Parts: sequence; structure tokens; C-alpha cells
Amino acid sequence: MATQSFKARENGNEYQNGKEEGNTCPRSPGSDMFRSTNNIKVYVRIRPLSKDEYARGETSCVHIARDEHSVKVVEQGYGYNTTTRSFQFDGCVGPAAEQHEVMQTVEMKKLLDKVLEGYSSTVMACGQTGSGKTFTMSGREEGMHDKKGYEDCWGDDGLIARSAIYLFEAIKARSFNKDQTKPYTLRASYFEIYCEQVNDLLRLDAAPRDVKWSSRDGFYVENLLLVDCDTLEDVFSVLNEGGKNRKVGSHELNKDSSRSHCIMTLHVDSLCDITGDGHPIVRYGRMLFVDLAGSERLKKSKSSGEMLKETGSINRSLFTLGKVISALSEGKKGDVVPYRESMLTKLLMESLGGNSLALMIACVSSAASAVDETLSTLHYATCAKNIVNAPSINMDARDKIMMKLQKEIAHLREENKMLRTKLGLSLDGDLTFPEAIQSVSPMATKHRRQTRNMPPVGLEIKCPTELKGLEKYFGKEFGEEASGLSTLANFQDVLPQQSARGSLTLESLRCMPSQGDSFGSSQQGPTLQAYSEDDAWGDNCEKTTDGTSTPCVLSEPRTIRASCEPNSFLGMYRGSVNVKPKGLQQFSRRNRVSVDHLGGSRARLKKGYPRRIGKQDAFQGSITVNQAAFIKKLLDLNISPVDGMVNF
Ligand SMILES: Nc1ncnc2c1ncn2[C@@H]1O[C@H](COP(=O)(O)OP(=O)(O)OP(=O)(O)O)[C@@H](O)[C@H]1O
Repeated sequence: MATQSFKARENGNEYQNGKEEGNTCPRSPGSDMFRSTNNIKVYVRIRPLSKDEYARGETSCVHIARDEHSVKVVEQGYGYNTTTRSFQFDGCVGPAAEQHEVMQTVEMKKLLDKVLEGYSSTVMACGQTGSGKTFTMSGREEGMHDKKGYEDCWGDDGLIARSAIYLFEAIKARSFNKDQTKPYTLRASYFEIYCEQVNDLLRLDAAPRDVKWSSRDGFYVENLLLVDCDTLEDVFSVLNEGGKNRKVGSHELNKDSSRSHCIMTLHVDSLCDITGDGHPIVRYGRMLFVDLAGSERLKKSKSSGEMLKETGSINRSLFTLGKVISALSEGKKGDVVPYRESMLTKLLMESLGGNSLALMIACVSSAASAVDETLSTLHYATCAKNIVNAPSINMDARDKIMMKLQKEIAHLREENKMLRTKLGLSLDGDLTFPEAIQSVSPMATKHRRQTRNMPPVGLEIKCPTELKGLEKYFGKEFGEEASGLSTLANFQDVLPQQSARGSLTLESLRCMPSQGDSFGSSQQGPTLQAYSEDDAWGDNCEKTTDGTSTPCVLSEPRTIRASCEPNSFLGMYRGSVNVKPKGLQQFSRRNRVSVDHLGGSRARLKKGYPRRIGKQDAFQGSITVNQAAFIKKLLDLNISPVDGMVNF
């Protein structure tokens, strides 16, 4: 192959005269350490020496290691010097292996099963001319297929015929449905890329086909004949016809050398009710069999005339393929992958780095005289191992959206069920507002009882875990001292009301002035309390240093209110004299929760001192929240358990 740019020493593990010269690529692109299931799978197939090669006294230079995953290539140097290079792959097929073993080793059936599920899969044979690509894909008797099933499969049948047989058997096994509908349809197409021109191998009289681009399908061949294949025989007819029509030539290295890249595609459309709601969707599976033309060195093949032109075109397109593989395997962000530089790479875009599953079979000759080409192919293949595809099921965009939504609905249903179970509600029916009111926590009920002079308490947000999140959030805003404060008591009552009004307003906070530490407020920290317009602050309690709650009078609560504009007033805090919270403003500004620190002192209150909180004695402040930021925070915390809670 035309990949001389790959340096042999870069990727292979190298030994000389039996000694390890140095592991030159412990973390090379092909290193298995970094491979995932979506990487292209790469196998090697070694062709046995031909009669002619035996006659010339050729020896074999490619050997499979015992683990059957690595091959060793022995390169003869000057004198008795030999260099052994080792390459790791997903599997290796030796010269003695039969066609059915190839099918097994490369796990072709897995790929075909995926096609039946709606994926695109590609199997691609590459390697130098005469290395056995066509033999691997089509078998020896190309154009002579006439089988009924596996039992009828000839020993030399290649992957295409065996795959077609498997597909028909799998379709038959899966088509047992009650309503007698035909869940699978199979169509086939076959084309070649000859000198950068696409020819439909099933319509030889037709002009070369155009390659077009669409955002949905990527590059595709326009007006390609798609033959409906109801039976296996139909597929074989396509195979025979295509095999007959592909361009073949004869040169020193192969008397039946393919002069074009051939792509045979089996299109498997399947009708499937994935979601089980009686609306079947169509999935478009595709199986691509790519038989590349082989790279050749003119010195060896001795091609001339028209074939010389063909060889140039083949080598150029393979060189571009090498560039694409190299760019993809290096995976550098921002690098342009040169797909558009040749017809071949355009049409393999989906298979190389696209949404197809892919398998590459690197065919090599075992002959020592072909060692350079063999090394080149193996380096090529080593790079390809590193390409990661993103396989996905092919279906119509509308079906895709529908499936996504259905998945989401199922997920939400599950979540709803779980929440209902947590709240002790029945599992069917909608969650209603009254239900939400009923299920207030005992703590909140107690708190409400302790609340005096209050307008009716508002609704509560039901999900305690979500509230915890909110508490955490505001706890963080105010430092450790604020954790576990009654903040949430306020929020619980406030939120549904304000949401019903569609905004956070001053009135929305008309609820629950907290009574001292009745809602678990810390003796030490500042208490975040709701503010009620009707409720005189003077009736409230304030903590003192000794921890007792004594009624106290706050001066000028309205100045606090005034300070809330233009943002929304959320609550008020007060602190006892010896716990002046530090850095409140600093914390709050960052997240657009503002706290007006009105005063504070470390002066100790003596017992019996009139409990009037003044500037010297305590601090107090209001908390105002930027409405948009606050609602966003709630949504971030997922606090919207009741429909319509937050209106925009
Ligand atoms: N594994 C194998 N066992 C026996 N014969 C093989 C094997 N592989 C290839 N051959 C024989 O080697 C010859 C060349 O093989 P083939 O035509 O498949 O090579 P190719 O890689 O497709 O070459 P080109 O690129 O020139 O088309 C054929 O006669 C084929 O039957």
C-alpha cells in the first residue's frame, strides 16, 4: 500500500537477532491500553505462499504468536542479521485458516447482529496487491454463487456470501411475529470506484454516478440501483453480477488483480416497536463490504499502458486513505481530516471516524520478498486500531426525537413514583396542591402552631431533600454560622405564595415570624426570620447571650424594608450580640444575595438589661435576593415539585 510515510520503527516492537532492540512504541497510537469498544477492530490475515512463490524458493517471514493476537515479521538484513518486528491486533488469521474460520475470528456475526438492530457496519479488506483481499471478501469463485444456506456454502466462499446467509437466517429466526407483518426488508447495491469515478456495477450501461453530500447521510452515491432481495438467491445474483462487472487486470503479482475499489452494501431496514407503544419505527441498518484495490510497486508489478494509469489512481487514493487514518488515529483536535481529497475517503467517511461500526482485515503475503509491503500494511493497520467511531442507530430524525421524549417520560414517571413513595402518597393520580399541603412535616406544623398573629401559613414545598439543597445554598452564603437556621421555614411558606403571584414580592413574605429558636435555629448563629408586615417586630423574640429568648423591640423595621429595593425582600436575620457574623456582605455579593448589616457590637448584654436591641447590642439585617438569580437557583436545585410554582 502507498503508505511509505509510516516509519517501520515507530510502531512495531523491534528485536534484532533474537534480542530486543527496544520497545519503540509503548504508548503508540495502536497501544491497546487506550482502546475502547468503539475503536475500529483490526485483524490480520496471512496469505499462504502461492505455487509460484514456492517454486521460486520463497520463505515465509510472517508468523503468528501463540496468543493469536500478535504477528512477528522477520526482516532479513545484511549477512545473518535479522530484525523481528511485532504487531498486536484484535486477532490474526494464519495461512492455513479456512474461510469459515475467518468469519469466526473476526466475529462477523456480531457486526451483522448490529446491522439488524439498525446500525451501520463496515468490513474492509486492505493490503498490497495479491495479498488475498478479494479472496477474503468474495472467495475464489467470484461470480459463481448459487447457494441455499450454510450447509450449501462452499469452502471458498468469502465473507460477503457467508454474511448474506447469516443475515437471512437471522431474519427468519426473528420474523416470528403474530401479526404477520414483514419486519425486515433487504436491498443490495454494488459499485466500484475506478480512477476516481463511481460506476454502478449493477447497471453497466449507466453513466458514472455522482457523489453528493447531504447533512443527513453524509456523502452518498446518487441514483445507485438498489435491488430488493427477498431471497438469498437475489443477493447472490447481485454478487455475481457485480463480480462479473468489476474491473480486473493482470500483472506480475496477480493475474486477477482488482483495478478498482469495490463496495457492496446490504441495506437492512427493520420495523420495530422499540418503545412498546404500538408505534413502530424504521431503523436503517447497513452492511458495507469494502474490497480495496491493492497497492502495488510498479517495479514489481510491471504494469504498463492503461494499467499504469490505474495504478497511479489506486496508489493516490490509498495514500489519501492513509492520511485520513493517520489524522484520525492521532486524534488531534482541530486537525482537518482530508476526507474530501479522494472519492474513496468521501464514501468511507461514515466508516472511519463516523457513526458506523468498523472492522478492518489487513491482508498480507507471507513471502519474504514482500516484507516491505507487509510492514507497510501492518503499520497502516496499527494506526487504524486507534480510530474511534461513534456507532448509532440510523432512523428518521422524527423517530429519534420521539424515542428521546419517550425515554424522558419513562424516566420522569420513575422519578414521580419514587417521590410519591417517599411522601407516602398513592402511586396513581396526579400530585395536587391540597395533597402537598397535607403533607407538611411535623416540625413545620409545630412551628406554625407557635407562630402568633400570622396570616394563614402558606403552602410548603414538599420535598425535604430539595429543601435541604436550598438550605445548603443559603447556609453557604452565610458561612457556617447560618447552617441549620430557620431559613427554610421561611422559604417553605414563602415560595408557593410568591410563585402563585408570579414573582417575589414583599407581600409574599407575609408569613411566620420565627419565634426565637422554635424552628431549630442555633443559639449561636444569626436567625433568619421571615418578615411580616402586619406583625410587629416588637412582638418577636430575640436571643440574648445567655441563650434565653426574651421579647425585644426592634427599631425602625421599615428602614430594613426600604433597603430591599429594588430587589426582592426575602427575609430578615438577627443575631445575638456575641456572634457577629463576619463577612456577610462579602459572601452575599458574589451570588447576588445581599445582606444589609445594620449594626452590631460585641458588647455583652447583662441580665436584666432592657431587651431593646440597639445598634450597640445586636446586629440585624435583611436579606434581599435578586429575583431572577433566586428563581434560577431554585430551578437549579430542582425545587419545582408543584406545577406552576414558578411562573415567568
Ligand atoms: N488465504 C488464501 N488461501 C488460498 N489462496 C489465497 C488466499 N488468499 C489469496 N489467495 C489466492 O491468491 C491470489 C490473489 O488473491 P486476491 O486476488 O484475493 O488478492 P487481492 O489482494 O484481492 O489482489 P488485488 O489487490 O490485486 O486485487 C488468488 O489466486 C487467491 O485465490
